Amino acid sequence: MTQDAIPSILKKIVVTKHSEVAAAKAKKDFDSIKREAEALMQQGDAPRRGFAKALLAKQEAGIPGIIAEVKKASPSKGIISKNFNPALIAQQYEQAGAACLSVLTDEQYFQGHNDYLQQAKAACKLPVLRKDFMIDSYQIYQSYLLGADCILLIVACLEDEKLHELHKVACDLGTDVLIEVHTQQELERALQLPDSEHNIYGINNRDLNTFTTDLQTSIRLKAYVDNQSTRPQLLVTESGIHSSEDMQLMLSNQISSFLIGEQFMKTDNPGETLASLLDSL
Ligand SMILES: O=P(O)(O)OC[C@@H](O)[C@@H](O)c1c[nH]c2ccccc12
Repeated sequence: MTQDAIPSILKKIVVTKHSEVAAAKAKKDFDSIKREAEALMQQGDAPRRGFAKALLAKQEAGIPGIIAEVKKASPSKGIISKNFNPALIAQQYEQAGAACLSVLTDEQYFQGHNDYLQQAKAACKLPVLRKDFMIDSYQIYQSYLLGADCILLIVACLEDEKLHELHKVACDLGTDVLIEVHTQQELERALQLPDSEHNIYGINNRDLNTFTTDLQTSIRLKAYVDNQSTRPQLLVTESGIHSSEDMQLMLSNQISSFLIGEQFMKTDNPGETLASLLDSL
């Protein structure tokens, strides 16, 4: 993979992340945060809520598994949510039958915050994904200390060696990993990761160069996965899901886990919107 292959917005975000990580390391160095996270894990004081397990339980019960996203804004849409209250939204999502939560913590591009993750997690019993751009193991330890049950690895912004390193650090901490791909080439690289109960494969329907979404991306890559000898247990379709028709299309292609944000967040009551989407199936 060359740097040129990275979509321009992602390239910009990665530059920002490198400077954020450098600033964080200046306050607390790498060895300190690593030691802190590992000590917490060894004490058994911070058990993870099973993110992959929650999705698997829905899948086995034949019910769509929804990862409901807590997102205030995005680079493509600007402000999405006017009354943004992460704790309240988390409770509403839980009540509406979400399997898991995804909380944006990136400040500069998504107007997220680490506090939002902690507020959302404290307000419900659902497992929580830290939705951010991981480029350094430092952020994996940080995510663990924040209480994230799952972290995101975007294959497009990671060289193989880094991808494998971050994956191992997360699995060793007992944190689940959402491995995000958008192309077959990225998927091939992602499938080289060691098999783990922590693995969840996410197919992002959004092209980060153009910001357009195409649900055929999931259908195409799902067909590719089905032709492999070892198939991942969990496959999530991400972005651009707006209607029961969209969900039906995925379900008819044997994709039953969904990551949905904007469609819920743009309404006054995201939980109610989720509940009626599930009802309409
Ligand atoms: O709001 P949508 O179209 O329902 O999409 C949610 C989620 O898939 C999207 O926010 C997302 C997918 N991958 C990401 C990586 C970083 C930030 C955000 C994302």
